[in-house]
Parts: sequence; structure tokens; C-alpha cells
Amino acid sequence: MTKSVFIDGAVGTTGLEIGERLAGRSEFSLITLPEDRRKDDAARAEALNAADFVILCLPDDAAKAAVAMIDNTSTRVIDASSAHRVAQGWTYGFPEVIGRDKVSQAQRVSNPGCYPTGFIALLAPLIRQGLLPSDWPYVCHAVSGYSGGGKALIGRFEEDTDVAFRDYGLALGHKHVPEMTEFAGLAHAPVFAPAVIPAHRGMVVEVPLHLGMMPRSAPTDGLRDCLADFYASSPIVTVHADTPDELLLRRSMAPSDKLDLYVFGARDGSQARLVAVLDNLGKGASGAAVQNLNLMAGLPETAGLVL
Ligand SMILES: NC(=O)C1=CN([C@@H]2O[C@H](COP(=O)(O)OP(=O)(O)OC[C@H]3O[C@@H](n4cnc5c(N)ncnc54)[C@H](OP(=O)(O)O)[C@@H]3O)[C@@H](O)[C@H]2O)C=CC1
Ligand SMILES: CC(=O)N[C@@H](CCC(=O)OP(=O)(O)O)C(=O)O
Repeated sequence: MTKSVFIDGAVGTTGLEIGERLAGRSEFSLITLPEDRRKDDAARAEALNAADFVILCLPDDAAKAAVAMIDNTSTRVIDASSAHRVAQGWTYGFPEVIGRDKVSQAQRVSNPGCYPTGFIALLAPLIRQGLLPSDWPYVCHAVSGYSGGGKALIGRFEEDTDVAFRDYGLALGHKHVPEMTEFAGLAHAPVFAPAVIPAHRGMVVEVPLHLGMMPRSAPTDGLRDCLADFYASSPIVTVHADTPDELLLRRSMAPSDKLDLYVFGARDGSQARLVAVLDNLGKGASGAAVQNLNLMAGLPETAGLVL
């Protein structure tokens, strides 16, 4: 039976890409609001309560307000914002790490942040298997395309084309740190150093490791093998056996819902670099939302994804 879906924030950066992935899918019918009513609370409340599935593509405050408008017990929610990532009663929508069954059965699913998707994908399996310590002071460097900041950051980068690199999050305490800590299974919050480059989409998330200084760790081949085993059944996550000399993000990157993981290591085993490459708007946002929607609707998880 066709399920109805309401994307609240449908004309924003994430909402538009979810709409593209759902276009032409006969399993779903979209509830849409006209431009002059898309921020009208009465119209939104009606759509939020009429839909089988709601996907929130809104700023955090608006996402919280939208959830409060749902007054029935049947509407199921996927929230792309960071409002509910570590909240009670919400399932973290990272099926490969949390479990497909948990996502399939959940009433309230919070999509992971784009950076945490790379960070957690790299660390959670290794820490669970005891190949890396949970109580290590981890660091995460990352660069993102400017669409990661939604319409506001897209506007800024398109207006000021002279910006070559934007370091930010310099006050520390980025909003992604709580979910990175919790779902990677860390005892301490990582130092998170994000940056933006003048490309529309795409991101590289990196965890450098002083393996030789850790109380316990595995050789880099062991880390790679563990990740390869963990994601062996995933049609979305690829653990690369090769170690290329460079990883490039291109301004012309096409939408992708894939997540590519690499493990690089020093010959003497003293240091390693774990690297995730993804599309912030793909597995980092819209692709993940559609994957979660598929699972919640009992459909193949990759239906409609760009792989
Ligand atoms: N961009 C990305 O790569 C990622 C984004 N996210 C998260 O997804 C959410 C959406 O982000 P993104 O699409 O980038 O943001 P955008 O700013 O591009 O889009 C947000 C949309 O929400 C609309 N909106 C704001 N307030 C309301 C309201 N009260 N009622 C109805 N609509 C409203 C905006 O309207 P208007 O058009 O008028 O401004 C806009 O269309 C955010 O929480 C973001 O943090 C998560 C992962 C990655
Ligand atoms: C480049 C850029 O600005 N990125 C955003 C994160 C994008 C994302 O993952 O969205 P959530 O806010 O829903 O977590 C930031 O750092 O705030």
C-alpha cells in the first residue's frame, strides 16, 4: 500500500534532495504545501498529522516545534536536524552501526550528522572489537563542501568566491560532538576540527592515530580487516583494500549515497590515518534519510539511493 510522506522543509537543501530521491517512487505519495503555506503552522500541523512518515529538514528549533505539533500515535518521524540525536526515545538512524532492525521498528529516528557519519563509521567497529581503546583522546579533522551549511552557507560561498578555505568550530563544542562521543563508544569527547572548502558537496572525515602510543591497538591491516568484515554485507559502505597516494574532492562531484572508508598506516606501525569520504548531502543527510525511510517502510534499504 502507498505510504504518505511529508517533508517539512521540502525546499531547503536537504529537503530538495530527499524529494529528488523519492520522485517516481510508487511506494510513496508526497504531501506538499504551496509556497505561501509552507511555514504556516496550521497547514504544517495538518500535514504532519496526516502523513504516515514525516521527514524534518528544518533548523533544530523548528524541528522540535514540528515534533510537538504531532498529536497522533501513528505518524513516524525521521529528523534530519541535530535536535534529537542523543535524545531519549529516539533511535539513531545509522542502520549499519545501530542495527537495521532497530531502525525498521522505530517510531522516531534521528538522522546522524554528516561529519559523525564518517567518524562513527570509522571508529565504532574498531572500538567495539577492542582493536582501539575507548578511553583514548581521539581527534577528528574534516572538510566539507559548503552545502553542509544549508542555504545560508551556500549563499555566502556563492557570493564571496574568493574564500579558499574556512576553518570553523574554533570555540570547540561543535554540536556534533555529543553524538560522535556516544555512538563511537568513546569515554572522552573528541577534539573536532571541521573546515569548509569552496566545493558544493562532498566531505573527508579523518581520524589520525598514534597507534604506537596506545596501551593497546592492532596493526593497520587488522584495523582495515575489521572494518571490511563489519561492513561486508553493506551495499552502501565500501572499505577500500588499496591505499591511494591522495584522496581528492572535486567541485563537480555528483550526488552520491555511498560511504567510502580507508585505513592508511606507517610502515613501522606507529601511526595510522582512518579516512571516510562521503557526500554530506548523500549518506550525510538525504541519502541516509531515504535509507531509513525504506527500512521503516519495510522496503529494500537502497531503493531510490544513488549508488
Ligand atoms: N546540508 C547538509 O549537508 C546537512 C543538513 N543537515 C540538517 O538538516 C536540516 C536542514 O538543513 P538544510 O537543508 O541544509 O538547511 P536549509 O537552510 O537549506 O533548509 C532549511 C529549510 O527549512 C525551512 N524552514 C525554516 N524554518 C521553518 C519553519 N518554521 N517552518 C517550515 N520551514 C522552515 C527553510 O525555509 P527558507 O527556505 O524560507 O529559509 C528552508 O527551506 C538542518 O537541521 C541541518 O542541520 C544534516 C546533515 C547534513
Ligand atoms: C559545513 C557545515 O556548516 N556543516 C554543518 C553540519 C551539517 C550537518 O551535519 O548538519 P546537522 O546540523 O544537522 O548536524 C555544521 O558544521 O554545522
